[in-house]
Amino acid sequence: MKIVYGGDNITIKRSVDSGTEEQRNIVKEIIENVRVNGDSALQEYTQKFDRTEIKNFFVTEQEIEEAYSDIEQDMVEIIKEAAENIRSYHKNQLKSSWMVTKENGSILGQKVTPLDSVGVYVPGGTAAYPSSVLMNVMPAHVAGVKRIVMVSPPGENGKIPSAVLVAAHIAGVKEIYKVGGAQGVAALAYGTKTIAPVDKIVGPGNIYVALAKREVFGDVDIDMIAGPSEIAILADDTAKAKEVAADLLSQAEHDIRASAVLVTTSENLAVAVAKEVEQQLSNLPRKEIAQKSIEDFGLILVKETMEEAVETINELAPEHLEIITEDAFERIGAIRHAGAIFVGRYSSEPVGDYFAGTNHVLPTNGTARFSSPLNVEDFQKKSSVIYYSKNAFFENAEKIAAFARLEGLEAHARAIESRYK
Ligand SMILES: NC(=O)c1ccc[n+]([C@@H]2O[C@H](COP(=O)([O-])OP(=O)(O)OC[C@H]3O[C@@H](n4cnc5c(N)ncnc54)[C@H](O)[C@@H]3O)[C@@H](O)[C@H]2O)c1
Ligand SMILES: N[C@H](CO)Cc1c[nH]c[nH+]1
Ligand SMILES: [Zn+2]
Repeated sequence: MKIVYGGDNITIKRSVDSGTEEQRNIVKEIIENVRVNGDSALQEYTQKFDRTEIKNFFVTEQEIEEAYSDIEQDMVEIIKEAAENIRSYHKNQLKSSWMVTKENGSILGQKVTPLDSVGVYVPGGTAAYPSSVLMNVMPAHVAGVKRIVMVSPPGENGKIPSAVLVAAHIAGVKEIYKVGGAQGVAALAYGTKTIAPVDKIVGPGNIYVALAKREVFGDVDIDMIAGPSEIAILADDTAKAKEVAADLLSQAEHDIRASAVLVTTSENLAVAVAKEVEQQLSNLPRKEIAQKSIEDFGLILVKETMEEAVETINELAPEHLEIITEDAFERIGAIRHAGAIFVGRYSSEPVGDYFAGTNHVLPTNGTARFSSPLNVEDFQKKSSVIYYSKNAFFENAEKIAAFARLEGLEAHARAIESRYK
């Protein structure tokens, strides 16, 4: 792993998820074909990309039962416990409607309404992500969304992986379809004979999924375009090299474009972590992916002071930040940009990926500068409520009419004046 000393204004090589022109064209063609030909287009693409023939996309109860028989009971219990942790954490985010009565009798408020329907994309091309099912579905439930639809690509055996189906059942999803990629996103956005359209599409996926979400945005809402995973670790010489290296690799194994960065004030730690990463890489099952990610997007930055190190973290605005320093809690205040902040030695990143209850769908590619983890508010919308009493109206009518005329909008002014002129 490359060690850089000082490294002022270092920028991490990241590619923006806008795909190639060819990929963008393919996605546009897929969406158009699904809009025109519905289910038969879904069948065509599932045959082509997932190499399986699907006659009925809907996942039946019998398929769910079969999935349970594939999964150890202990694992079912672990998934249930994780789901409960996620529910319990997200309940704290629930916003309710409010109204305020002013002295002049006007009442102003905000009505919070859950979205009617949400589509959850669960990736399935190269790995199964039951944890992502929970992370996307549980906040939607907490928000009160009535119709939650899940889509995920089938494997060559024509099935969605059992662990994903079990997680979906535990999370209470009633509508699951065996379709993925851009065609799955198009079906959710525009509907087919089998799949009724939804209002919002959430969930991570590969470049085809990301481009399709970008393409349908506006006709439906989307959560975000999640890029490859990122981890940054802020550490001093109290951190253990073996643990820091293991945590860096935990995200590197996701994707060849995942990034893993250590920012430290300790030269000894930097050298030891570089060695550890090499050693630990040698026997990782997903070695090829992790190695490429470390080679292209891995970095160890040695800084003179902790303040400089913190500033570098803020420039990176990482998806995940671990703080492993003597005074970890005291450092939180200076962190302005990070999707999730893991504090102290025992808050290893996978604690959040699977179990703590916080959401693992987080802003990537520096977007933590302006956006937040997936949360309950992503599944709610707000309407303003305005009641003007007679008193309030007459107190302000002339001011409102004058403001309207300032904008040259005579009809607005007259609407107000029609009450008294
Ligand atoms: N940020 C998060 O929280 C999070 C969580 C889990 C996974 N992920 C990421 O999601 C991604 C999942 O990607 P994946 O590929 O494994 O699964 P995926 O389900 O996103 O994509 C598979 C689908 O892509 C489509 N596809 C494949 N090749 C195509 C081509 N040449 N043309 C058109 N369509 C094509 C197919 O329809 C296929 O079903 C990974 O990058 C992973 O790191 C992110
Ligand atoms: N770390 C990923 C988000 O960047 C989420 C995930 C799913 N499974 C394991 N990890
Ligand atoms: Zn992860």
